[in-house]
Formats: sequence, structure tokens, C-alpha cells
Amino acid sequence: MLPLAISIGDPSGIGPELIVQAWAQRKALSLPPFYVLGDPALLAARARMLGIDAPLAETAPQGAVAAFGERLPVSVLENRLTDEPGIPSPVNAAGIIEAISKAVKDTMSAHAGAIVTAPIAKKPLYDAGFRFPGHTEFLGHLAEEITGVPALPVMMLAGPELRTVPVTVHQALREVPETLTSAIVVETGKIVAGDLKARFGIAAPRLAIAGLNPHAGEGGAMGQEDMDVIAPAIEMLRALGINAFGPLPADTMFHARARQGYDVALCMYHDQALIPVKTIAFDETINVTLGLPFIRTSPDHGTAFDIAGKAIARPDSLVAAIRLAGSLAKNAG
Ligand SMILES: NC(=O)C1=CN([C@@H]2O[C@H](COP(=O)(O)OP(=O)(O)OC[C@H]3O[C@@H](n4cnc5c(N)ncnc54)[C@H](O)[C@@H]3O)[C@@H](O)[C@H]2O)C=CC1
Ligand SMILES: NCC(=O)COP(=O)(O)O
Repeated sequence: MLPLAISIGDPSGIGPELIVQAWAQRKALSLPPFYVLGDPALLAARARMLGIDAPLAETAPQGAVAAFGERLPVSVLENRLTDEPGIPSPVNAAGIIEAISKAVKDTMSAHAGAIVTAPIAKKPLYDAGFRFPGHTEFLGHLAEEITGVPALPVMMLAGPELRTVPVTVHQALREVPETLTSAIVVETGKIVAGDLKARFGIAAPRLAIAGLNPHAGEGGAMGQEDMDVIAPAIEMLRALGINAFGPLPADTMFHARARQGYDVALCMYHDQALIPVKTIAFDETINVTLGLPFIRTSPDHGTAFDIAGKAIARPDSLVAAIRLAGSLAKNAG
């Protein structure tokens, strides 16, 4: 059995304390074994803050499964992290990026079964020169660097009642119409259909495709993209044998009855996809990256600097992400 690799995320956010909480509940929740790519001093400080007895085991990934029952395994980063809950800083960028990169290397070299990422804040990383919008795009870059094969990483938010995929992701709203092409919708749809089949065991996934404009364009009166870009993409997906349909007016496709009609909603921009799923199940939803040669999950929430270090953050979404990574890794193995 391979352990999961958890990257520590932003040390000033809630990630480190959630990891300690998840480890403390490992037996009660039968969690798969994991290790943290992180800083032992920081994790020890969060355990003290939480009043959790969490002895650490500094170990390579190969020692993680044996240690996990009694100690929290830590693969120690070369870069140190500051211990200032709620106060993000670009000085932590090197350690945050090192953790993600090492988690990918460990997984691609079969020392870890899958990656779970604790949240990062984008701005302090950008301030330190990081050129990727978020994990999703960075993971695509790392995959391509290791395999030499171009990757299109696809973000999927998976909750108990709804899965959504933003076709355009970390982009300013005004850039969305010009970025949205039939080719991107088709490539995303292919990856989603393929991964839902191969990884999630859905034999014939149903893809509901959202329109971009109000009322999916109202026949062109409220925008052309629905007719000129999205409808042709749906035809192409259907020609490939994928059960895709739409474009659907986005305002009426997420209510409980409508959700029964599909396995995943392809949405045209970030908030169209993330608002419904986080509204329905903020604590249980997981962010999964599709289209990569490895499995990566993450909680749906961010760094929550406003509550970091206060012992009030809920570990539910991280726990769900750990569970899903464990079960996807088991299916893949
Ligand atoms: N996977 C990732 O790395 C993600 C990173 N982010 C980043 O996080 C930063 C902060 O983003 P926000 O929009 O403020 O979203 P956020 O999810 O960090 O916080 C939104 C609200 O939810 C609360 N909250 C979040 N997680 C919680 C938890 N586990 N338990 C209890 N309350 C919780 C926070 O206290 C806050 O009031 C941004 O820089 C963003 O880029 C956001 C989403 C995902
Ligand atoms: N809102 C989702 C988000 O920002 C997560 O992005 P990523 O870091 O997983 O790419």
C-alpha cells in the first residue's frame, strides 16, 4: 500500500491545523495512511495549539505507512516556513512550491499513491514570482515536465449531490468570452467523460453543458457564444459518442430536480461552477484535478486566513479529499 502525499499549503492558512486534525481522526474515520510534505516545527506548533498529541515521524515516503498509526509522518522540506497564522508572506513561496513539486515527484515515482494539496493563497506566490494561476495549472506543468506529454488539467468540484467543471478557470471575467472556444469545450468534455468512466466508474457519463449568457443567449438576443461556440462543441462531443447536452440556461440547471438529469455540469467560467457546488455542500465538496497522469484532490475551500490558528476550522473537506484520493488510488492500483 502506498501512502498519500499531502502538501502543506500556505503555512499561514488553515491547512497545517487541518492536517493535524485529520491525522488525529485517522483511526475513528479509517483514513488511508498519509504523510505531509512540510515543516515539523510548524506542524508541532499547530498540534500544540489544538491540544492534540501528535508525535511526528520525520521520514521518507517509504517509512510513512509504518509510522502512520502512532505518529504523523513528515517528509521534511529543504525550505523553512514561517509560523504566523493569518499573515501570509511571499517568503514562504519556496517551501509551498517545494511541497507541491515533491508530492508530484513522489507520486510519479510510485512512492506515493496520490496527492492531496492543502490550500494555497495565490497572491503571495505571485508576489514571489510564481507564474501559474493555481495548483491546477502548476500540476499540469509538472506532469508535462516529467512525462514530456502535454497535459490539459481539468478542475472538477465534486460534492455529494453535484459535480461541476469550470471550462475556463482562474481568469478575469472579461477575458472569458475570448478564451472560450469550441475546441476547449470539446477537449474538456473528452477529459471529463474519460475520467468519470475510468476513475469514477460511471459507465456512460451524462454531461450537462451550461450556456455562457443569460438564458443560454435567448436565441442570440443576449449573446452569440451559446450558438456559435458552445452548441457546435456539444455536437462534436456527441459525434464522439459522449452524452453531452445543452447549452442549458445556467440559472435553472442546478436545482435539485435538474441535478438528477446529469453526472457533471460543464460550466463556462469559475464562479458559474463553484458557486452552486459550494453553496450546496461547502464542508463536503472536494476539488479533483482530472486529465493528469496522477490523482490530485484538495478541499474546496481556501486558506481562510481569518480563522487560521484559532482552532475553529473544520477538517471535513480535507478529510473528504483524503478519502477520495485513497479510493481513487486504490481503484487505479
Ligand atoms: N485549493 C486551493 O488552494 C484554494 C485556494 N484558495 C485561496 O484561498 C485564499 C482565500 O480565499 P477565500 O475566497 O477567502 O476563501 P476561503 O475558502 O479561504 O474562505 C471563505 C470563508 O469560508 C471560511 N472557511 C473556509 N474554510 C473553512 C473551514 N475549513 N472551516 C471553517 N470555515 C472555513 C473562511 O473562514 C471564510 O470566512 C485565496 O487566496 C484563494 O486563492 C481558494 C480556494 C481553493
Ligand atoms: N477556487 C478554486 C481554487 O482556487 C483552487 O484552485 P487550485 O489551486 O486547485 O488550482
